[in-house]
Amino acid sequence: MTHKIAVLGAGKIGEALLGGLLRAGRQPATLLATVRRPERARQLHARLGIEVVDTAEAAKTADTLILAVKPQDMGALLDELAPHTPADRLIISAAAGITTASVESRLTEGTAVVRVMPNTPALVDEAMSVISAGRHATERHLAHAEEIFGGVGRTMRLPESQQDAATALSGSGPAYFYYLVEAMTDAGILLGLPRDKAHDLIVQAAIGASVMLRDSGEHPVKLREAVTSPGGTTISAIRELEKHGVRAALIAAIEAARDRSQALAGRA
Ligand SMILES: NC(=O)C1=CN([C@@H]2O[C@H](COP(=O)(O)OP(=O)(O)OC[C@H]3O[C@@H](n4cnc5c(N)ncnc54)[C@H](OP(=O)(O)O)[C@@H]3O)[C@@H](O)[C@H]2O)C=CC1
Ligand SMILES: O=C(O)[C@@H]1CCC=N1
Repeated sequence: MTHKIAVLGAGKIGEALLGGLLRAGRQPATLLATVRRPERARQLHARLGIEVVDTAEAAKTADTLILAVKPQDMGALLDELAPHTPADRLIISAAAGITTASVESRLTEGTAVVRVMPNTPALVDEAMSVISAGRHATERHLAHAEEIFGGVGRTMRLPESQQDAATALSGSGPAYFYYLVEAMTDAGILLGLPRDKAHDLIVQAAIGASVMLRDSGEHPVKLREAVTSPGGTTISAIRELEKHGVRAALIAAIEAARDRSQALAGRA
């Protein structure tokens, strides 16, 4: 029988993952979703053509259960799930901050739990999903999680002790780039460019810089030096970034995201 995957709490990240699994060639009949609101169930079914069921049905039918509710909703979901979940299910939690130990403690002893932190570029198959094993997860479980999340981008294994840091860098990471693009587009407007042109210029600069970062094998400092002509325009901008503490602000911001990941799970 084909392996079935259920996404429990198919909101933004859950839908991104389901869409990627379908693009990767999975049949809709091998996927299930659960949601809270009937209107969201209808929307998901219309968009993806997959069956939307209740928690008990998902636990009974699917071999792999991906928990994609907010950390604040995880306790209630595990309460619903626990009585219906056989011990042979693979549980994958994608919630920020929630530890495998806390999920394990709510399910039958011995249940395999894997923690994964994806990001929204899953929508365009450019996600990074950071994967950590719980106490009972074996190599086979990790490989299965890699196969699922590998369908929407890259995967990286890290010890669970580094998941909160990975969440701050990679789970939230796309938002920082969108924020920078917004701010730089505003700068273009200040300089008199139409918004759409400013947006295009910055987005293409971001794409070009990203591809060079990924493919050139050069350190970012080297790449920046190549843009920064002596006595030129770039160094004037860099001086302002340094003056305004942008590097320190980014470090503090990402540290705050790490702390929030821990706090969401009651660990701070
Ligand atoms: N967004 C992102 O970039 C990323 C998010 N994550 C993690 O993914 C999780 C979800 O985030 P996100 O997708 O942004 O949030 P959303 O609010 O978009 O999705 C959560 C979904 O869970 C549903 N839900 C809540 N409780 C239940 C339940 N008991 N049974 C079934 N469905 C339920 C909600 O329903 P309703 O809409 O009716 O409230 C909602 O559709 C979080 O834990 C987050 O940390 C991880 C990586 C990246
Ligand atoms: O903001 C959040 O809490 C989630 C987790 C990582 C990205 N979004």
